[in-house]
Amino acid sequence: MDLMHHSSTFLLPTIPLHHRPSLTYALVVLNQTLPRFAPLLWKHAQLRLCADGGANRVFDEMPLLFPEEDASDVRRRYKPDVINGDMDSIRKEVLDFYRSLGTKIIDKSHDQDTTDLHKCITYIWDFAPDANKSSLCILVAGALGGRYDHEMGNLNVLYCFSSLRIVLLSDDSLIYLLPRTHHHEIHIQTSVEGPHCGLIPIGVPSRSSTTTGLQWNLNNTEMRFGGLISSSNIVVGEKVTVQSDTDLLWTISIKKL
Ligand SMILES: Nc1ncnc2c1ncn2[C@@H]1O[C@H](COP(=O)(O)OP(=O)(O)OP(=O)(O)O)[C@@H](O)[C@H]1O
Ligand SMILES: Cc1ncc(C[n+]2csc(CCO)c2C)c(N)n1
Repeated sequence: MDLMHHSSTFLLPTIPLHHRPSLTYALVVLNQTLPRFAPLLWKHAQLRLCADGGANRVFDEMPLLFPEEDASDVRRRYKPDVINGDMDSIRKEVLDFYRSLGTKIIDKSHDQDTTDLHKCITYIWDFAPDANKSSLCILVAGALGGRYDHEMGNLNVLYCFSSLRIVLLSDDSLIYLLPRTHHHEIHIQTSVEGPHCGLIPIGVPSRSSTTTGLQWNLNNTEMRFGGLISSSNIVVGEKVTVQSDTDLLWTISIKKL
């Protein structure tokens, strides 16, 4: 089985030149308080989208992260490439402002069956050239905490696009899917993440999961809701390996400054 490498280098000020794998990032901003490292994610991303009301957050909160600068200068610097969603949360002044700067506006108000995040991921998937899809990584800011139905909808997107690298982020933690189709090697960026972590068998039980690099490793162990799930685990080194018969969610804490 092929090995998949993971590393949260997008949380570092500069991405090491020869790190593996070398990825192209897209950023999706959701309608929740911007994480304090939003400007860093913005810098690393080649494509920046706002999901509907996420545009209000960029408009209102980016200037607060640069209190010494003029708000309209900050807003012009952090101009989304695309705003996509059902447009029931974005304020008119925000829509007009970004439209006048040339942001592409995609009104999907006819679709009330998929979330605004789902619409954004579909857009990125459809527009990424096939050759780039395997090196694409979508960072989602503001995906955790807040309303629980939204949070579950955000997790569901990981399963809807399980062949795509998608990282859900909040100020406190990040989550991504480890597909069962691969063995996984997770390189821990100890300056910015850890040590608290979890491996969660959402969806279906795992009959057998095996890990290295954790304080409480799994050894051909069964995990399921109603039985054991690996919450409150701790990474002990700079490398964690995971193999499982089912898709698992990997989550790790993000360090405060
Ligand atoms: N409280 C929250 N917690 C987690 N994610 C959120 C939250 N609020 C919004 N989001 C995410 O941001 C996206 C855009 O939010 P927005 O408020 O525009 O959605 P919405 O479709 O108007 O939501 P709803 O009508 O259900 O309140 C959502 O699709 C969701 O992914
Ligand atoms: C079974 C079912 N439950 C909820 C919704 C509602 N819904 C899901 S996504 C979405 C768009 C939010 O921007 C809305 C309104 C539905 N359509 N079908």
